Amino acid sequence: MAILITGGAGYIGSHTCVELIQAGYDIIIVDNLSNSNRESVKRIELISGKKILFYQINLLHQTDIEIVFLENRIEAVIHFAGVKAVGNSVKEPLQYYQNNVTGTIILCEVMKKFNVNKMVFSSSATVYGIPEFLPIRENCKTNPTNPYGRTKLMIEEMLRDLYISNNEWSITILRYFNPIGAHKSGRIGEDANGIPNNLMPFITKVAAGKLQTLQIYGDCYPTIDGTGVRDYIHVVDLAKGHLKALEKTLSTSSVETYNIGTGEGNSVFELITAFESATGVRIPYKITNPRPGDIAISYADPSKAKQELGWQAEMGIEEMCEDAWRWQSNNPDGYLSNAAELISGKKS
Ligand SMILES: NC(=O)c1ccc[n+]([C@@H]2O[C@H](COP(=O)([O-])OP(=O)(O)OC[C@H]3O[C@@H](n4cnc5c(N)ncnc54)[C@H](O)[C@@H]3O)[C@@H](O)[C@H]2O)c1
Ligand SMILES: O=c1ccn([C@@H]2O[C@H](COP(=O)(O)OP(=O)(O)O[C@H]3O[C@H](CO)[C@@H](O)[C@H](O)[C@H]3O)[C@@H](O)[C@H]2O)c(=O)[nH]1
Repeated sequence: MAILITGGAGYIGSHTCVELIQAGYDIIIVDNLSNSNRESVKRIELISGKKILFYQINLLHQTDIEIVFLENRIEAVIHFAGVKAVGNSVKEPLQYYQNNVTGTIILCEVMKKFNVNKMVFSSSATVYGIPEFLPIRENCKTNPTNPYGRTKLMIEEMLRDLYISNNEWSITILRYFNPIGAHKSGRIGEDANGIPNNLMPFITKVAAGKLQTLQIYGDCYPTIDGTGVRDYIHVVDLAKGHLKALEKTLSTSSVETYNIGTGEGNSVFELITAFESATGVRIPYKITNPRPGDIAISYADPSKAKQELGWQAEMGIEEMCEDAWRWQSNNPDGYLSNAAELISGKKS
């Protein structure tokens, strides 16, 4: 029996695949490579020493998804596939609803048809919008402020309804805070297309000299130093959270929601300082206007995941910075960098 990973070629999916293989699971990846590269699957194989069954398929194509279920014995699905750029979701809402919501409906239809009823779903802290209280607990009011966040909330509600309709489903919804960092090998990491929207990939590109100056979006928030505060979590800690969530999903029938964060908030300045001290590279920056739609502070109360999943984050922001920088330095052009050399083992 295998675990199907949708979006497994992407940033969080690829790190989770490595952890799953190392824990002894057989995995199958489905990804349409709309925001990833086939090379990332080769790198997962390189790190884990295992050949991976990979299908380049769009979740929106139901008959193609059915073939995957026909050809394999699937025990559970970890569902990462989706589009995720907040700003773009405001410009192209239909693409977001179509890809994320319709894609998930199709996936669930196929799972139902093949009697597979166990799923771990990638949700986001963005479902909370402006937090009702801090640290954010799972019972905090949800009020997403952009179409991307609304797609995540709609999917969460759909999954809860699915469980109500048939209690044999087992669904674990993980609300990620801000994943950064990369695998220690420096072989997989976040491969942002073009100019990154998110803070850490922007910092690493500035450090690498590919972008000149980091723009800090506002320094007048009611925070420790005026810049935005987020709960940054190492992507490998996040990946390990999926292992724990999967164990629970396989052994129970329920629908549960968990925050996956460290419980610590760090400002933009604190992240820059941590990066500079971990890497010795200086990050030139300038303060600009706040980014529309940004909130001042977001950090998790992750105690429910600790109590019920037996999971907690272990790595701090300096380690996250070190690992993000190793990935960027080894792969200046992401997955397009020196692929052949890395695969032949000439470089690590
Ligand atoms: N990175 C974050 O900050 C963050 C935070 C909270 C939640 N999430 C969620 O976690 C999941 C994974 O995020 P990520 O950062 O790894 O993103 P990513 O873009 O790196 O990975 C998503 C993968 O899904 C694939 N995909 C998209 N639409 C598809 C479709 N219709 N059919 C098949 N494959 C498709 C993409 O090609 C990509 O490889 C997403 O659902 C995202 O919304 C991410
Ligand atoms: O170039 C930049 C980019 C970001 N920031 C600031 O850095 C912080 C973090 O921003 P970012 O990395 O873009 O993360 P978020 O805006 O918190 O959003 C991310 O984290 C959410 C919660 O997990 C996800 O839902 C979103 O998809 C994901 O983009 C915020 O205060 C931003 O204002 C800057 O100052 N300059």
